[in-house]
Amino acid sequence: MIVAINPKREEWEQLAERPALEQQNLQSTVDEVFKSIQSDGDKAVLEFTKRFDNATLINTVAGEEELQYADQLVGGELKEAIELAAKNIEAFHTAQKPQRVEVETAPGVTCWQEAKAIQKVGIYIPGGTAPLFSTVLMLALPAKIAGCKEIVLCTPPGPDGSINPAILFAAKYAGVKQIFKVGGIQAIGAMTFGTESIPKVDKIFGPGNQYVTAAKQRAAQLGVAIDMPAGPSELLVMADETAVPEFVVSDLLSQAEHGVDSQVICVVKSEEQVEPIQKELEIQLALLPRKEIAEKAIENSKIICLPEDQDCVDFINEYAPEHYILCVQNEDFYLDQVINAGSVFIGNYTPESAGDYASGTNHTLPTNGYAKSYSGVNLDAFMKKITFQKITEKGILGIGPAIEQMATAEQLDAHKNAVTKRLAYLNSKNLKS
Ligand SMILES: NC(=O)c1ccc[n+]([C@@H]2O[C@H](COP(=O)([O-])OP(=O)(O)OC[C@H]3O[C@@H](n4cnc5c(N)ncnc54)[C@H](O)[C@@H]3O)[C@@H](O)[C@H]2O)c1
Ligand SMILES: N[C@H](CO)Cc1c[nH]c[nH+]1
Ligand SMILES: [Zn+2]
Repeated sequence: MIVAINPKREEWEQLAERPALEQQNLQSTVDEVFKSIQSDGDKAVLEFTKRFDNATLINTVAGEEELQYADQLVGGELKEAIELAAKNIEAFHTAQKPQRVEVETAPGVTCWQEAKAIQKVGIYIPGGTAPLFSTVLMLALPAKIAGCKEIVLCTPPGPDGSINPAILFAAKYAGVKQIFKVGGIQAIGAMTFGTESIPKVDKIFGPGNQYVTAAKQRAAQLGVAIDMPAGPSELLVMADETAVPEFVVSDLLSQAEHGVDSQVICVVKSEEQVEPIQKELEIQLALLPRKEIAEKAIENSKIICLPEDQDCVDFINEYAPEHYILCVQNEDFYLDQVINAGSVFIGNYTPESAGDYASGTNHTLPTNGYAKSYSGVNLDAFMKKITFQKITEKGILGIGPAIEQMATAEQLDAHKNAVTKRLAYLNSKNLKS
């Protein structure tokens, strides 16, 4: 890990940089895949599945037989764990159901707002280096609670053409009916344009590597909504002397093991904290099965020592971490000033992986600094809000003259006429009676 002791503010921007793939290659690959899928549909999807996932498929549909087989392969304890996690995720997301808002803004003018589910949603479940079946729960359960009619799930197949059974089990548990063995850019392209077998959707959700994230951003340019750029996982731990180095390091490694392009940052208050963390890192890293991946991610990672609390807070808001673990004595000082973060975990006993799996919050979160402007996935993301209004005779007599004035000032006579004609009709009717 790079160590920066009391860096100057001018150095912060560089310290907050994330590792990135070379953009030109990334964009040209997205271009190529999208173009082919738009013109050749399933045929192109199968070709790219061969090229990028090394899987030769006849079609991408995961059928009922595979779902049943998966059910037998998943052990009882894992099923129970999935059910526990699902209950907590359901509880937290159900509580987010929006209320209808209704206001009589002026006498006879009633306005209200109702939330309606987005009808067709696509959920991307990462599966390149680890089968993230927890993501199925994080996306399909809120989609169901919101009332989305169609849920299309895409996830990459292994070289033998199969999907991890836990992904299939979680999908069945969450009530997903359309499951496709397609990953990466080709999955996002297929849900953007639609193919003979994979439906086009209104909005695409889900995290993924830099290929998936770049493809989602292209989909957004083509008119399909996306949840947010949720790319390589990252974590910032703010630790003072009260934080247990063993726990801190276990959290850092939990996100470092996601991918070589993940990044973890540890902000400490004193130089004395650095060595115990480095030592503990060596010990824990050596024991990890995904050591090679985590080691690469650790090369992109940093320990930053900032003795002043206000500097720590300002740096963290500048970095805008996807996950932010706060383990300090003066926790309220830090909490009051959280502005940019995807999800915050507080205290020695709140590991980040609780949010990844089972506490109930959503783990699909903005990365790469996008926490400055995007929320993580929540129930709202699966809905859109429609406004309604009903104006009575009294209502239009009341606000009509203001509308006429404003329309005249904007030089839009047809707008004015739509009011003037009604006011004239009502005034003559009222004169007669
Ligand atoms: N931000 C979040 O909320 C969040 C949540 C979970 C996971 N993640 C991140 O998701 C990512 C999962 O990545 P993953 O790779 O394991 O799975 P993935 O499913 O995102 O990507 C795998 C796909 O990438 C494509 N691909 C790989 N190399 C390619 C290349 N050279 N050219 C074109 N396409 C290529 C393949 O089609 C493959 O199917 C990790 O980076 C993890 O950190 C983020
Ligand atoms: N930490 C990931 C979000 O960045 C989510 C995840 C799924 N499984 C394990 N972790
Ligand atoms: Zn994780």
